[in-house]
Amino acid sequence: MSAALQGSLFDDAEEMSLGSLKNARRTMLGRGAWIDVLPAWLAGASTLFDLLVDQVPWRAERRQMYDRVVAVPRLLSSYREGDPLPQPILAEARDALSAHYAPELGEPFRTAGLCLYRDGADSVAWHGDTIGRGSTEDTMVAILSVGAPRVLALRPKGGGEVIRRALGHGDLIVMGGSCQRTWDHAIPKTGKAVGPRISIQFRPRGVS
Ligand SMILES: O=C(O)CCC(=O)C(=O)O
Ligand SMILES: [Fe+2]
Repeated sequence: MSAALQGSLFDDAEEMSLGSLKNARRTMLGRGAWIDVLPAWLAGASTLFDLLVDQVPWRAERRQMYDRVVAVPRLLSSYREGDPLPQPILAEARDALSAHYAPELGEPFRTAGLCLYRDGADSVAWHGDTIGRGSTEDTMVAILSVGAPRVLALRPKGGGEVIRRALGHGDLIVMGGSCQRTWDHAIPKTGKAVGPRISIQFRPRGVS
């Protein structure tokens, strides 16, 4: 891209900045689980969305389902501990979350998982992030969303009332306490015409 064109693109781009995490509102879910929600934590979310769509090495995954191999219905990119994040504002976000939640979490957020939901047919099924320590210990998973709003649904493991939060355009949700082992979460498919959404999940070491 020419420097002139790049310059003009960034002149139009809304500047990115993070608000105060003190404004996050906690909801107790029961069974020792909670969520904190902070709408529009990131200003300039569409700028971040545009940069990430272009710059992140998105990968399509396939997985075995019964006797077939099927495409995972979203694109992914993972950043391990120490990997440089694709945009400096994401390191800022991770560090602000680490500082704010340190008294409760007792350790920093270290990894980042990025998901791109291209349209309403992309989704993630009901699950808890229980591959690591989340299956046995209280922990936190913090998710920053940019792009079109999509519903994050939560329900107690084994069934119960479903809680829904629409997340997009710079919104933050933090799932904490026992949430990963006592509740499941999902991004359900939708038949509505929705644009793409990117979610950025920050997790502590050993949680996935
Ligand atoms: O896209 C989201 O906000 C949720 C993603 C998620 O639950 C996961 O990747 O474990
Ligand atoms: Fe998850």
